[in-house]
Amino acid sequence: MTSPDLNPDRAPVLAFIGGGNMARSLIAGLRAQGHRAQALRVADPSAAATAALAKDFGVTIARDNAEAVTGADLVLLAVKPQVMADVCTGLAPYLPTGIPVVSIAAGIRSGQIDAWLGGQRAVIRAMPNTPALLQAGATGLFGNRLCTDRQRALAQHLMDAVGVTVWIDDEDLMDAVTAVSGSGPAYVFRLIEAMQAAAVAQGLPADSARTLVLHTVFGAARMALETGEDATTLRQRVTSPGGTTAAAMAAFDDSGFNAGVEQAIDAATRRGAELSRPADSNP
Ligand SMILES: NC(=O)C1=CN([C@@H]2O[C@H](COP(=O)(O)OP(=O)(O)OC[C@H]3O[C@@H](n4cnc5c(N)ncnc54)[C@H](O)[C@@H]3O)[C@@H](O)[C@H]2O)C=CC1
Ligand SMILES: O=C(O)[C@@H]1CCC=N1
Repeated sequence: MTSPDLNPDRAPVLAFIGGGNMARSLIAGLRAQGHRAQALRVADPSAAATAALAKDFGVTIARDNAEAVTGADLVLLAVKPQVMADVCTGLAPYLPTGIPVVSIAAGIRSGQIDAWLGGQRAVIRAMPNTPALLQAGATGLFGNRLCTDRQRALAQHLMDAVGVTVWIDDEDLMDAVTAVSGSGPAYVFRLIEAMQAAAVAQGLPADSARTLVLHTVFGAARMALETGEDATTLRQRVTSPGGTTAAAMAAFDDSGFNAGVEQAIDAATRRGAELSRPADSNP
């Protein structure tokens, strides 16, 4: 990947269209990595959202979307899929060609964004996740054929600031990325909720259950990452023949655990594809 050739004296100006949950996570990560607040602009019709971002991160608040993109080096579309068409058509007259546009919206195709913006646009789809807030995110990236190496490198540089990045060659697979890592933190939180509830049901105090569960999930993820061993080997090492873990694994099998995970990821992938169809994009 070509270096984005960034001028160290001038951080690239990033315009965030939409300042909700995901924009906040990205801004927090970028600020923690030393990205200058003056080079971060946000436009959002919610005064409460922009006031909180200005207070917490010192970012510049634009009066509207058009003002946010004026003079920006990169535009990051962080609005819901359902409003993306209106947002892009409204921005089109104000956006010079040659400015890369990064969309983090689930489902919406690069070709749709390009068309809504008037055509011939360098569009990059990025699918981050909320741990970006702690620079522990995981982002899948896809660039359309109009993206230059430099524009790809700039987008990667930004997302690298908030976690790991993976480029995807086939845009069709971005719905699977969304279903695995974009939505994925929710699956892990759901597991945490279920383990805590089960621990309390067994009689453990809630605060002890929380500590034990959170550190178990954290420790297991660290082991999988840092030992380089595959999850199956690590799981087998915990599972003594005839022991407690084996009993739990048999109960997971009986309850259809793997099939449930597969169905959940399949449902999320299919929902991503639906979100690109306007008639189906309502909640
Ligand atoms: N929440 C998550 O974990 C992830 C979300 N995403 C994607 O990020 C996008 C944003 O999601 P969230 O931040 O969760 O939603 P959110 O609802 O928290 O934020 C969306 C923001 O857009 C603003 N907005 C609405 N209309 C606007 C307009 N015309 N111009 C400018 N801003 C406008 C809203 O006021 C709101 O603050 C979605 O497309 C979603 O698919 C992607 C990865 C993970
Ligand atoms: O639930 C959603 O649609 C968004 C995309 C990935 C995570 N949140």
